[in-house]
Amino acid sequence: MRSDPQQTPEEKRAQKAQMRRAFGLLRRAAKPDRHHLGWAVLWLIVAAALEVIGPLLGKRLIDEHLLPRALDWNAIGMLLGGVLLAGAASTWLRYLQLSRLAGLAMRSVQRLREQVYGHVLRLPMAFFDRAITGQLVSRVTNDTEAVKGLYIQVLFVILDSTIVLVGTIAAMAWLDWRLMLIVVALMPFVLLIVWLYQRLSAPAVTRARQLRSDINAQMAESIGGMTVLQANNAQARFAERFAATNQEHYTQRVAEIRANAWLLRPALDMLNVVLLAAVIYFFGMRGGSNAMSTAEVGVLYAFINYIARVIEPLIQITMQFSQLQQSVVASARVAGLLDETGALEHGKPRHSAAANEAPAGSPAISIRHLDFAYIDDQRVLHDLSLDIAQGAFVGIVGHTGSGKSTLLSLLLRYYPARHGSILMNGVPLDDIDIEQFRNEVGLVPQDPFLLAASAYENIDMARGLPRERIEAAARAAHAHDFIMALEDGYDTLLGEGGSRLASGQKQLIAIARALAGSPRILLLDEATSRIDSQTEQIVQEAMSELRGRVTIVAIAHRLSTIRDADRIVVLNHGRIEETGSHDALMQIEGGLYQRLYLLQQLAA
Ligand SMILES: Nc1ncnc2c1ncn2[C@@H]1O[C@H](COP(=O)(O)OP(=O)(O)OP(=O)(O)O)[C@@H](O)[C@H]1O
Repeated sequence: MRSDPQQTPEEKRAQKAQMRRAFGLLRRAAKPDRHHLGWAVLWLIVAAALEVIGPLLGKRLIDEHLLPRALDWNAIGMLLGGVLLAGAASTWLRYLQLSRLAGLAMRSVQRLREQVYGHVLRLPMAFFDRAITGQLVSRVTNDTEAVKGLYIQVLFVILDSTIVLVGTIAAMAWLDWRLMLIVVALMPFVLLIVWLYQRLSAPAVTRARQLRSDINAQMAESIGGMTVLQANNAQARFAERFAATNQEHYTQRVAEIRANAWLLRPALDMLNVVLLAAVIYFFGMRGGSNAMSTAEVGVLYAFINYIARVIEPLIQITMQFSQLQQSVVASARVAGLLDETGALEHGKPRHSAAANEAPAGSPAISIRHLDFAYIDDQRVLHDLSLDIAQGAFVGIVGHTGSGKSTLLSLLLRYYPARHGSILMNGVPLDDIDIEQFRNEVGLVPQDPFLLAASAYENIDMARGLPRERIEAAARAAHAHDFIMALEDGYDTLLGEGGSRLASGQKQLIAIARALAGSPRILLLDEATSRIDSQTEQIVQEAMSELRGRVTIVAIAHRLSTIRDADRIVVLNHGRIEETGSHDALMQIEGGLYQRLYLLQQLAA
């Protein structure tokens, strides 16, 4: 890997750490295929040896048969056959080993991708607050693909080329070590030429790569915002912008290819010629004015053959370095993501207590002196204490930013509480097995988030629930009738994001999804904010049917939704300002709830 002399010690340390991370990742992902690597190296050495043997046999043919005119056809046939056989066997062996290594690389990347995706699925919600979706997707797809590049470069090119290079130099040294030294002395020029080429082409290569991701980003943005784009008649302007980016990408690619055509190839060919000339000149000098000794013609033949075998692997190795650098960076990014922890909620519960082993008569939810901040020193919830009885229906209201969704996130264990505690059926949340917890708590989010799948799959959410349970949940959510009216009933595909359905219907599917898990606690996050009054009525009916059986905590902007709640909690700047039934809260003259309610009445 290239190291820049202007790098500070910290940068050098960071680069080394990056290398360690990248190669650690490579080693771990390839572990199950370790034995393949050992065999591949062994067979590549055999292949390199066979490749080196060819010119040696050629040398014998010249020295022992052609020059002395000792035309022993049997021996000549054997030697020629040997040359052919060695060449064919070497090519075949290398091909087999390279496909073995390709298989290893592909399987490792497949494992890695699954590992990364699985890891992302288990990361805590706090991670996703910082994460950028596009970058995460790129980590799972592009970066793991770049890791494959690392395997291919390290395993294929560098390993294979190094073995061929070492074998060829050894054969040269065996034939004539002084001549070998001349070839080796000229080798650094190959490195110099490739280094110069990379320096010259690097800006174009980097820019082309940036432009390629711009092209992807523009495409994704346009498709995502197609409705807005077409409504504003912006197609022509977007097409122009895209064409400009595309044109620049083309220009940069051409610049890169030009650097290759004008500098790299001619300079390397020139060096090849210089090497040949140097070897021939040395022969001439050594022989003095006498004719070349017969034994040396064979050596010359073998050397000429070997020169190409030295130059090509050297070019290959050097050319890989910039690519290698990028792959190392990508691999280190993947390794960094895999090191991302903090998934404490997914760790083993401290006591593995089950929520249903709770002390009898304890509240469904008990919040004690709860404090929370997303960012240090910016507290969002202050000393919150609240008991919610089994089977109660509790509404949470408050101004925007008062902390309603945050409270719900803590109840859902998306974030750990900073201070204080939350107990479910008398058991602290951290002590409840996470899977069991998720089974017992259902969520209806503000955005129903539908998959591009059937109605059945959307309610089931990969839990493998029986059909009857799915239908019962849909009935309870008042979604059954409209699902049955779709052309394939529960098997109807709902389109991306449930585009086939109206907002209210999507919300009813989300309610059915939550109910299908038969939760003991149901959390609703403004589940009625995007639906019409008629659907809201349906949701309310569904909720009232659940009353007493399921503990319901509902955040609501539209106060009519929670008017009938057993208790309404009014949050203000992260504190409980008021609590009581609708009627009781309306009695508080100038109270926050009363003001909110009257304001909504006026607006209606
Ligand atoms: N992921 C986050 N990272 C940092 N701060 C956040 C995050 N989510 C919310 N906040 C902040 O926490 C405070 C409470 O937000 P929260 O979403 O809980 O309010 P809310 O009462 O649900 O508001 P709304 O009714 O508008 O949804 C706000 O000041 C908000 O800026």
